[in-house]
Amino acid sequence: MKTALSIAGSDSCGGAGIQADVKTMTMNGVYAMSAVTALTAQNTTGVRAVLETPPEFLREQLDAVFEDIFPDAVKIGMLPSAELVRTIAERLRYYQAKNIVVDPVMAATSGSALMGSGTAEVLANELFPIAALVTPNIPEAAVLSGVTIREEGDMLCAAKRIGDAFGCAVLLKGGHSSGAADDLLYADGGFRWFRGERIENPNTHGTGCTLSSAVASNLAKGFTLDEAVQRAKSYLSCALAAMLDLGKGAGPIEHAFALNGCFADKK
Ligand SMILES: Nc1ncnc2c1ncn2[C@@H]1O[C@H](COP(=O)(O)OP(=O)(O)OP(=O)(O)O)[C@@H](O)[C@H]1O
Ligand SMILES: Cc1ncc(COP(=O)(O)O)c(N)n1
Repeated sequence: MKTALSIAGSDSCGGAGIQADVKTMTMNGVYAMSAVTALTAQNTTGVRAVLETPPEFLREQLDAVFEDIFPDAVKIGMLPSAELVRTIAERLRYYQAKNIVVDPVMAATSGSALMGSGTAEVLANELFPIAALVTPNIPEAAVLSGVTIREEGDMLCAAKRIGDAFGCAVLLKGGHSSGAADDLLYADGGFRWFRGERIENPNTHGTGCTLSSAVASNLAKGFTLDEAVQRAKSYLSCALAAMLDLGKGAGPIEHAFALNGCFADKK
């Protein structure tokens, strides 16, 4: 069985972070492992508290995983501090980790900040160059590229700037645009759009985490980057279209939609 590692924060309400990643990897047919960067006390309405993992303990988690079950892909999510970024970059280089997907999480859907100030620059410099793919949303891409993003042309410009500056492929996600949910891939000097109809569902907590860990899962299984992105987008769209409705704020999506009719059938 192929394996994947999520290096991310824990989301106590289960819709984003480590919890979303483990569910997504499992549903995409790979064995999921985790290294926790922070604990969050969070629900669908907001983040109440964050407890950062000490860098030396994150390092212990990474060593424990890599020395035993070497992951076929690595997904990186919430990184609250520059010190944790440096710890991860050093360990991933040391182990020559492959198929690294970096989701540069800056804030939760609820608006709360999940990254300390100054960390974005270190993240880009240390982790983007070793990534197979970086997956910013529109506000994150604007910060990373300095481009104000209002239309498709701006997305092309921002993705190219990030990809050329850090030597990585970029998937600029269009979930925060006003029109369709179209994502743009910039890789090997070329562009490709992954078009998606906007699904009228206000419950989008964890969509970014889900997409990036689905890409990582499909890279672990040996699909090309284009195939992995297409398959991840299809999985995400189905999970969103299943219209799960939990919580008082922007709720989580239905990661296990495909299990209906199996052990998960309703009484
Ligand atoms: N309403 C929607 N209908 C269809 N696809 C969507 C919708 N909202 C987001 N997506 C898709 O979800 C994925 C994540 O995109 P988004 O831009 O929302 O990322 P994000 O901001 O990192 O996620 P999050 O909203 O969880 O923080 C993309 O593939 C995007 O196109
Ligand atoms: C631990 C953790 N990691 C990432 C996110 C971002 O996910 P979203 O933007 O979908 O809320 C989150 N809310 N919590």
